Amino acid sequence: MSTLSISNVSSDYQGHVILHQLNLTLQQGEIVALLGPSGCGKTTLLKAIAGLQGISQGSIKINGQVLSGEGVFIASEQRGVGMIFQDYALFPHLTVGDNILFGVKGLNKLERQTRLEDMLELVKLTGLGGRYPHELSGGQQQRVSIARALAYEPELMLLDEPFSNIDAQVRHEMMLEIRAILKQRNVSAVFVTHSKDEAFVFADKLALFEQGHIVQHGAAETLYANPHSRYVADFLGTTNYLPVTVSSDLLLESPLGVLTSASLLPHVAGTHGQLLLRPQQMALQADTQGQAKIIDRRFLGTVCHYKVNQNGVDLEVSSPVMNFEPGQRVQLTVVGHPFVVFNDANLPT
Ligand SMILES: Nc1ncnc2c1ncn2[C@@H]1O[C@H](COP(=O)(O)OP(=O)(O)OP(=O)(O)O)[C@@H](O)[C@H]1O
Repeated sequence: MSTLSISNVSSDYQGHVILHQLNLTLQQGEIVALLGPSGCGKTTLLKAIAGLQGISQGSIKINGQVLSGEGVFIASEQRGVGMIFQDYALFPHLTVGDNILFGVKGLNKLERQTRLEDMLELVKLTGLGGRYPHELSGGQQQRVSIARALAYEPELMLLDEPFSNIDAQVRHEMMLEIRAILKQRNVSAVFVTHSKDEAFVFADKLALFEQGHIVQHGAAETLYANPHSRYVADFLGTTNYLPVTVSSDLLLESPLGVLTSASLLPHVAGTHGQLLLRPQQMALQADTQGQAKIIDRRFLGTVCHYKVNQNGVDLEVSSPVMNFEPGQRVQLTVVGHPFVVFNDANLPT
């Protein structure tokens, strides 16, 4: 049985529909990122799961129990859901220990003490239970909020942009730490972010939003390699599009010549479309007779990104070769991979 099941969920503010018939399921221990630009409805869905926002259609269930919908609305505090917010939301006048145990009910003194010590150890704050929030760093405060959310053993953890206030240098490490804690406890989680990089690091699955719709969801690798639309492709990384005509099951005609896909194309011969090419799906070789020309160069540490022109088409290409100079002739090849071609007929005009 899935931990979280969102079926056909719509939600509105004063009759203005924000979420449109969303479907999403989450297995025990899975982490999903709700990903999308500002204002697309991610937080509204998180609030609906938490019971802080009503729904107008569909249902939300945890472990098969209806929380919202079908005539039922379970109060937020009875949902078995832990929440971690961007601003930590710790009580400043309570110690770390009291913050962590705030929502824990039904344990005797000894059990509470044991629970607290377990939590402090889990989030690597052993010995700091007597401190106040202002005596901790931002990262430590965020760990207290995680410990507090985990202390009452939620079925599901909801995280609303929890890393956006954390220094970029420690953010990555912190994301991995929190992910490890959730995985260790086998707690399912829903994580809101507008950053694909955070989503890739933290989540197992992505649900990509566009104006209140989930336009595609699944494993991050699947969305990256097989996006259903240019919106999804563009959101998940740098893209190039090459105008092509499908000439057979495997072959395309393009300004770079005939290209061969590593898997069968679903388009009929004669279809005009746009071939998606990521910067790393092309390779460059020094060649004074090459048809491509380096236009610009950007150093990115482990690779260089080059703007390259061939037959009037500009392409962004990633290369481990660092020393191509603007103006230099090179040979550009498309690295073998299963092609993704967006049909021109389906593109927005
Ligand atoms: N209380 C409210 N009353 C009316 N409209 C609201 C309310 N809260 C949010 N909205 C609207 O609902 C839409 C979705 O907002 P939501 O906060 O879910 O977006 P989001 O994807 O989480 O954005 P962000 O990344 O900026 O937090 C927006 O158009 C927003 O203006």
